[in-house]
Amino acid sequence: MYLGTLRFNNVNKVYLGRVHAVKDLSFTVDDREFLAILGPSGSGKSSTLRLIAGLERVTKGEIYINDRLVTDLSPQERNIAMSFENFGLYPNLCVYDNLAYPLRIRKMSPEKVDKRVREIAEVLGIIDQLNKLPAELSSGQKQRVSIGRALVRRPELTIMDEPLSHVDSGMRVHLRREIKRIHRELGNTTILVTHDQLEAMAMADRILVIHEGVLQQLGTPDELYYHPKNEFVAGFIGTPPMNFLECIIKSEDGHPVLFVNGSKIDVSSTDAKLLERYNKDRLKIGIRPSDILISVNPQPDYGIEANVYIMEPLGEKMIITVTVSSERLKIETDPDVRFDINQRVWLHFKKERIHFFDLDTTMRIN
Ligand SMILES: Nc1ncnc2c1ncn2[C@@H]1O[C@H](COP(=O)(O)OP(=O)(O)OP(=O)(O)O)[C@@H](O)[C@H]1O
Repeated sequence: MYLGTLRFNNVNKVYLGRVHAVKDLSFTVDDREFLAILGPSGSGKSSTLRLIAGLERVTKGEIYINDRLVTDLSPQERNIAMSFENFGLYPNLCVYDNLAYPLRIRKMSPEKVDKRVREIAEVLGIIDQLNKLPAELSSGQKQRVSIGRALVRRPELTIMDEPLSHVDSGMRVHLRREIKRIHRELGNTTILVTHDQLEAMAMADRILVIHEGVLQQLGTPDELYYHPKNEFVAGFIGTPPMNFLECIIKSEDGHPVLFVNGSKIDVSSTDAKLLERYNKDRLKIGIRPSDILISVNPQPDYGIEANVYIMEPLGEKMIITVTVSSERLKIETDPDVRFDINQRVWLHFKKERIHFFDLDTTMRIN
């Protein structure tokens, strides 16, 4: 029913001859895939999406949709559907006519229009709403009509720019699931732009992380979370964010040992081999808040001394900020854990969960 692949080949976008918003971007989106483009504000996400849609001209490079070169084609010549966060419905047309509109302007026969509209309304669960005006719908229903209108003409690609950014948080979680379910049901290749890593993680098959116009990593949510390629991705994916600490590598009995502020960090045997191959005497380690264990007593393996700075009970979990010398670290624990402010505690970093980054390049050390 739907078929769509996308390929970017060294695509660049320069605005006004000086703002290099997208730099040598190359990636492929597979048929039926759900890709999220994720990055902070100003990273080039919307520019990338607008290049796909043909709303911006490519400065250099090529874009292919289903192996057809579309770099210089107008938006109308690319079979792409866009869904916007403000729904973009016609307020004076009923749901049926809103859904039928894109087909009627393509001069499709009334019988075929009727068949298509009812099919998509059935899939989206809005078959009972066809006679209503948009104002009579909940925002969830409006979103579904908006998606339905984008998909009714069976586009090669569906693209969405921050579709949920102005929806309240409860509805957002609901709509995330809806969009994901619709994608599963229809199999329409979908590209979603978001600055919200939770949204990207929850919805997408793969995530493309972009920063300052440069692709940082393209991978599954798990790949990004467990094997971030660089410090930027490591710090951007996960809440609270990963902790980073600068370490010194010393040699003990001919073996490399890591120290942070005088405390020794135990590493796994695999990582010990990695450090043996590494020829610098400093690096940065990354450790996620959920990968740090905390104890009130010094005990073997709990080698890092810290002071409790603040406790944040978040209902289902507790976030504890501690200081290790001048550094602050966040630790995620069970909600019933309690410490006093300034209490002395000892930390253990889960060995197999420590990430290593080069201080100069910020790249993961493998
Ligand atoms: N039409 C334009 N003219 C000049 N500069 C632009 C234009 N559009 C975007 N930019 C610049 O290009 C860079 C990338 O912008 P873009 O909108 O693609 O980022 P974004 O990741 O989508 O950001 P946001 O999440 O804030 O929308 C920014 O520096 C922005 O100021």
